[in-house]
Amino acid sequence: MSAEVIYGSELSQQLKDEMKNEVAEIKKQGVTPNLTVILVGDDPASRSYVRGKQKASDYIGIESNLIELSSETSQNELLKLITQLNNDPNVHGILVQLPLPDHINEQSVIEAISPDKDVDGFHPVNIGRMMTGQDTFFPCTPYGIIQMLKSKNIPIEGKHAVVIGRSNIVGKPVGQLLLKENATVTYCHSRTKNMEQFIATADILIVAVGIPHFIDGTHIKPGAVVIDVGVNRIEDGSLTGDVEFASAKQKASYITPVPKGVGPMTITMLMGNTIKSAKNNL
Ligand SMILES: NC(=O)C1=CN([C@@H]2O[C@H](COP(=O)(O)OP(=O)(O)OC[C@H]3O[C@@H](n4cnc5c(N)ncnc54)[C@H](OP(=O)(O)O)[C@@H]3O)[C@@H](O)[C@H]2O)C=CC1
Ligand SMILES: Nc1nc(=O)c2c([nH]1)NC[C@@H]1CN(c3ccc(C(=O)N[C@@H](CCC(=O)O)C(=O)O)cc3)C=[N+]21
Repeated sequence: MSAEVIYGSELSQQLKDEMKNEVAEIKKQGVTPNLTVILVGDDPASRSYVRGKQKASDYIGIESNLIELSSETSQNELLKLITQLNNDPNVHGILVQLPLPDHINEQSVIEAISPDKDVDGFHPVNIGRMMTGQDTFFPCTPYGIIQMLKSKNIPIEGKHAVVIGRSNIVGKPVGQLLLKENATVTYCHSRTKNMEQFIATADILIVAVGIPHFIDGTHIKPGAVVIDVGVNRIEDGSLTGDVEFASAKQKASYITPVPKGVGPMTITMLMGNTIKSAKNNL
């Protein structure tokens, strides 16, 4: 078997075209959706992601503000800036690019952002809303993954979804969204024993670990859907996922590539959340 490849880049393009029309309508009603991104320090990967967000904003017609701060910025200065943006009625989305320098407590920063402007969906209030089935900003990467599955009419209900990785921004919330779609969810992480047994029974396998080619085709269940979240820059400068694509593709029914897979959908869902926030202000 050779899997069908799910290109997040193509689905993103469709969704961005729809969003472009939606933003034009919102503007007619006198509101310009605004996403303000704060970048602390000069990490090249962060800079590249931020560029992607600006490009998508420009395409859709969302106003994007980039606030660049030196890596020496104190936590208090950052918190003060967030308070100002919370109080600015023209700002609909606030995103603080992670990771932050070591002297800044990430959780304090996330919690300082108003839940109404937390378009990343990282604030505990929004995570709580997601877990209790309320309408909220869903975290962008997990939400994008669900959209990719739905775009191919891949059934989720009753399926065994195995999530490898339990970070707050990817692993944990993707498991929650799959649960909401009635999957039976198993989480694996660095302390999991005999992970192969879980991989072998996964109908949907989500890999979010951050290790190049962490999973290959060996234990993948024939016909499984494989979603590769990893974005790893390797020695030759190219990007690669957490899944060894060629061997996994032989076993899977659907598989996502890296690049052009989950990454573009993350950015597109961020745009969607920003539009949702602007609409709350109409
Ligand atoms: N495409 C996109 O839009 C995005 C991609 N990413 C990418 O996804 C990957 C994961 O990101 P993120 O979740 O933030 O990473 P984290 O480093 O926060 O989390 C990694 C997770 O993988 C688990 N893990 C590490 N080693 C092993 C192992 N040997 N066996 C099993 N589990 C292991 C960790 O377990 P434990 O908890 O036990 O330590 C942890 O839960 C990265 O490559 C990142 O670049 C991230 C965000 C968005
Ligand atoms: N507050 C915050 N929110 C985030 O959503 C957030 C973050 N911090 N910190 C870092 C991670 C990582 N992340 C990615 C977004 C897009 C691509 C993406 O578009 N990738 C392209 C390739 C891009 C390239 O060529 O560099 C692709 O996979 O095709 C990847 C990774 C968002 N994150």
